[in-house]
Order: sequence, then C-alpha cells, then structure tokens
Amino acid sequence: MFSLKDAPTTASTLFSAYASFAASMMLVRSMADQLIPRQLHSYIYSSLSYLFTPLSSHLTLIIDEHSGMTRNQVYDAAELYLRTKISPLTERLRVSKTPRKKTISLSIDQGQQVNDTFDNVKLTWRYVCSSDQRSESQNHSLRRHNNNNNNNNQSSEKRCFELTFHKKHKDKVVDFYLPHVFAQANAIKQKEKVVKLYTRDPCLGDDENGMGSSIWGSVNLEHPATFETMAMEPGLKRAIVEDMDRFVRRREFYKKVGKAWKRGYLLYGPPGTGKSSLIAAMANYLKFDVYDLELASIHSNYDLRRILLSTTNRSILVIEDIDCSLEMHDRQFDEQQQCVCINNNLTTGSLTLSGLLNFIDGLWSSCGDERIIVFTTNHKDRLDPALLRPGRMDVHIHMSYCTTSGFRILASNYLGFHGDNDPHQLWGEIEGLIESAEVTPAEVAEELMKSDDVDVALDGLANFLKRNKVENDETEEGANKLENQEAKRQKMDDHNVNKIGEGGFGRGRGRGRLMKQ
Ligand SMILES: Nc1ncnc2c1ncn2[C@@H]1O[C@H](COP(=O)(O)OP(=O)(O)OP(=O)(O)O)[C@@H](O)[C@H]1O
Ligand SMILES: [Mg+2]
Repeated sequence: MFSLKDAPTTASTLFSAYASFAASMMLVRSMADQLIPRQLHSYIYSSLSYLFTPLSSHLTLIIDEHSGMTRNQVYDAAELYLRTKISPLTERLRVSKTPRKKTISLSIDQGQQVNDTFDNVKLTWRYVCSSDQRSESQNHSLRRHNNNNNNNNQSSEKRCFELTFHKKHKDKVVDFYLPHVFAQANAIKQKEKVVKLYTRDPCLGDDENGMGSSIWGSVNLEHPATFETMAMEPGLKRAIVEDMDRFVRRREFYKKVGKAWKRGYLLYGPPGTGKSSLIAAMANYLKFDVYDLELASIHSNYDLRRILLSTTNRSILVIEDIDCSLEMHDRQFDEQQQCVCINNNLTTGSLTLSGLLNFIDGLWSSCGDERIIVFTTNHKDRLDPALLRPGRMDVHIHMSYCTTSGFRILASNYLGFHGDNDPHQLWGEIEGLIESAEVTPAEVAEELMKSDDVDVALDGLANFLKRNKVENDETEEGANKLENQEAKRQKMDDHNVNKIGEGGFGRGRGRGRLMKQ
C-alpha cells in the first residue's frame, strides 16, 4: 500500500533510476557512435524509429512530374484527370490557357487535396510542390552567367502528386484505377485538341539543291463542318461514321493481319456537293490533323517521299481533285515513259502515278499509325483504274446533288426551320422541285443564306429552283442530245466499273452512297 510518508523516498528512487538509465543510454550512444561507421547511423536510427512507430494502414504513391529526363506520363494524365474532380470545397485553383487550347483550364494548386472514389475505394490526391535545393543552387550560379533563366527557374521546382489509399487496394489501384485515369485523360485531351490544317508552303525552306522541302506550315482548322451540318442522306452519314469508328479501334486487328493501319477514302461527285466539307467533318469528328497535299507543287517522287514522311500519325492526308493534279489516265504511257503531265501538260519526267501509289501503299503507311488518305474528284470516270482497283481506296463515297433530306438539314442549319414540325406553304413545292432538279447543296445553301426571314429565304429558293427548271426545259432538246451521249458514256463506264466490282459510277442524281472495296 502506498502512503504519503513513503513519497519522498519513492520519488528520489525513481529520479536516481532515471538518471542512471539516461547516463547508460548516453554511454551506449557514444560507444555506438565510435564503433558503428557514420554512414550507417541514419539507417539504424530510421529503422529503430520505424519499429517504434505504429504501422500505417495507408499507402501513398508518389507521382513525380519527370521520370529521369522525360516527362512522367502518369503525372500528365493525373493533372488532366484531376481537373474533372475539383470539388466546391477546393480553396485554391490554378488557371491557364495556351494558344493550342480552345478553353481555359483549371487545376488544383499546391497543397490542395482532391478526393475520389473508384469501385468503392476511397482515394486522396494531393498536389505537392517543393523547390529542389540542388538545382536551385545550380540555377543561381547559372543565372550569374546567363541572363536567360526561364527554363532553369522552372526546373528548380519539383512537382508531384501524392495518391493515398488503403494498402489492401494496392493492386486494384495500380491495375485498374491508374489505367482508368489514363483513359479519362486521353478522352479529355482528344476533346480539347485543336485540329490543325497543314499545307506545304513552297517558299518555305527549299534546300540548297532547289528541291521542295518537307516543311509544312500549319493553321488551326476552323472549318465548322460536322456530320450534323452535312446535307447528306442520314444512312450514308451513319455508314461513314461507323466505318471511321471501326477503323480507329482496330489497332490490334491491323497488327494481327499484318496490314498497315491506314484507310483510303475516295470522295467523288459534282462541284459544290460537299467533298471538302466532308473532309473537314471527318477531321473534326476524329480530331485528326489534315495535311493538304498539292501535287502540283511537288517535283519528284523523291520530293514526295520526303514530304509524306514528315506527316504525323492520326492524320488525314488529302489530295484534292486528283484527276486535275496529275494526268493519270494513261498509266501505260506513265509506266513506259516514267513521266506524267503536271499543270497543263508540262512534263517534269519524275513524279509518277505509280510512284505516288506505291509510296502511299508501302513505306508511308507502314511507318505511321492511324493514317487516313482522302482523294477527291469531280470525275471518277477519268481516274486511272490503278487508283480504283480494290484494296487501294477502301471506301468510295458518292456525294450527290441535293436531295430532300439534304434540303431539310440545310433549312434547319441556315434558317433554324424544321419543316416537319411546322410545315411551310412552300415546303412541298420546294421538295418536289429539288427531287426533279440537279442543284447542289452549295447552291441551295447560297439561296437560304440570302435572308434571315424564313418566308423570304424559302420564296427565293423556290424561285431559284423554278428558274432552274425553266432553263432545263428550254434546253430540253440540247439536253436530250447530251443525255444520249451521256447514256453512251455511262454504258462504257458501267462496263469499266463491273471490272472493279463496284456496280456503277454514281454520277449526277442519286442519293449518295458508300461503297466498300
Ligand atoms: N453536302 C453539304 N452539306 C452542307 N453544306 C454543303 C454541302 N455541300 C456543299 N455545301 C456548302 O457549299 C460549300 C462548298 O462545298 P464544298 O467546297 O465542300 O464542295 P466540293 O464538293 O468540295 O466542291 P469542289 O468539287 O468544287 O471542290 C460549303 O462551304 C458548304 O457551305
Ligand atoms: Mg472541294
């Protein structure tokens, strides 16, 4: 039993025991300092402190901005992903915008925390910035020698994300959550990507031999065409979109069958039916950059190769008006003479159709991924069969004159008017005239643009279509004559077409169609 009278004795005993323990610890420590090499001290002390600290149930992954000299892709993906996870509780945000981006982006500031849940796993992200002492002092000395210190300043800051979660979820986080972060980040990147239009400026960088260089100049592709705004048959649009979707998700398939991951589209139809607009709609849909290749500015196969090899993946290579760019019908002549005519029969003796086709089929498509090539022509019948043979252009798309469904789309785009919901007195008449006329979507669009007033615009269009009809009727005789010639030509075409298994050139009227080779 403890009594007050024993207290002084007990206190003095405890004090002397503590004093002798402390003295022994100091002795042990000084002996350890002398006996154990200095390099091992910190290791032993940290191991001892680990033994005496209770085990944490959480694991923290450190995601540094750089991995060695290169950027850490996990960091970049996390930065994008976390933008979508900012909560109203976040107190500080960073705001930025670069010329290549369309929108302002927000990201969390240093020290800020973001919570996330994935498959019932709670995760906490923290953004940490610290200044790197070593690079700071290096920069300081560098700055003394060099006034241009912007990059050095940047590298002196070390940035990372810390991702904390319960230890038992480590595999799930690494195997499923991080790939999910990557996928989401890629989707954001795609959405934000500004599509570029690359054209070759012949004045840019001709080399010392006077050969065209492979330098492309670029601007943002601001073309507003989308599949929604295209006046085409809905079925045809759907078929094109499905074809492209299938193409981009078939990486493994192309690898398996040993085929280059490329797809060729041939767009053909009269001027003003939307071939160029469709290319823009495809680029906007896929977020692929466009390379507009003007064959007339290229002097040789060698030049062509260098130019094509400087195009990037996930891009659309466009060769417009292929029948005008190169005189391609006499392939035999081309092969015998190894020359083609460029620009009104100026022979150059070096850029050949076979050179173009072989290169596109071979080296160019095999050294890149997700390449699309589009040829356009107003005269499919004038193209060399070498271009039309199966396997060369995978899909043939006929862009037709305006149809009634095309007119409805244009009326909705240009006038915000939907005839089905709110019929207009001229609607039926216009549809009838469009069915029997050969007017292009470009002509219809031009008429609809003439007024914001629906009545005035539709009246103008009806008058235009009637005038068109009268003109046609007046020249009926001439037209009949022409039609006979046309019919003869069609017969010859059909004969030609059957050879490539396509079943008919869609010249003139028709609903537009897509033909897979
Ligand atoms: N199918 C369409 N859908 C929507 N707009 C169209 C369509 N066709 C043409 N247009 C309108 O007409 C304009 C010209 O069309 P576009 O340049 O795409 O025709 P094209 O077939 O490429 O002609 P060309 O053979 O002369 O190069 C476009 O800017 C667009 O406003
Ligand atoms: Mg065009």
